[in-house]
Amino acid sequence: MARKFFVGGNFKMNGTLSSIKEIVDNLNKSELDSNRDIAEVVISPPSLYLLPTREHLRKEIEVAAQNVFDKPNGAFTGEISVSQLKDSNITWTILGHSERRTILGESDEVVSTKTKYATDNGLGVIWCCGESLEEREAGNTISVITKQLDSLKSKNPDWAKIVIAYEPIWAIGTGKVATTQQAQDVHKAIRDWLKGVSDKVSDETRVLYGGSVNESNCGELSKQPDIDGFLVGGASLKPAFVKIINCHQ
Ligand SMILES: O=C[C@H](O)COP(=O)(O)O
Repeated sequence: MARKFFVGGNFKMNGTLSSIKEIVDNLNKSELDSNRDIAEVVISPPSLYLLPTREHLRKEIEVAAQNVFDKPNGAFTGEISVSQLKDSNITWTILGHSERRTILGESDEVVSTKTKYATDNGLGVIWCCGESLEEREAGNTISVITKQLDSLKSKNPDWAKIVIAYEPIWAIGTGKVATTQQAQDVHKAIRDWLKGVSDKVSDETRVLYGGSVNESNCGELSKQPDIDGFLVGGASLKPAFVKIINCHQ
């Protein structure tokens, strides 16, 4: 089946009120189109800017948090709840990004628990996985990703609310994009793993590629049968993000 192309922009801890307003203004006036179909687009500014982004951004583009907690409102200093996001019309969150796994120490268990809570409570999740350079060089890419996926499956989340982002850690922010074949091979392995959940989940779940995607490399990557879009970091802060949104054939 045809899966709708999906492009996420992860601003990470970048931007100011004025620079994010510029990005929003640029997206608002851009023609989001392609030969095939308009992509589903979600941008993810830092939490401080979620609400002004949602208020000023065109309605066809959704807004994502970069993290969410797995408890209802309460005494959890520094966290944001699913209901607070939904109350502000923030309909997505990123979870399991490698920067949160490695720098903030989030384990597979923490990421899976948050994903279960978010999806059960109606939030879409861009769920990230990926291997380090050492893991790739040791030939462990698929086993690392399988372990991350197995942890998620064990929580029985709502797969209809999940988009998977495969992001090799060695390709993030480094300018070293995975080759189209390297990316496609892992995406195919993820698609095959998803068959173990169900054929429907395997057919319908979008699997994005992330890691140094830009307007020059996105076209080739988007032609791969198991690449259903991108999670873009640095390039999502630039006007050329629109070219990535429109790149699929
Ligand atoms: O979430 C986005 C990824 O970490 C990719 O970042 P990048 O496009 O700057 O390499």
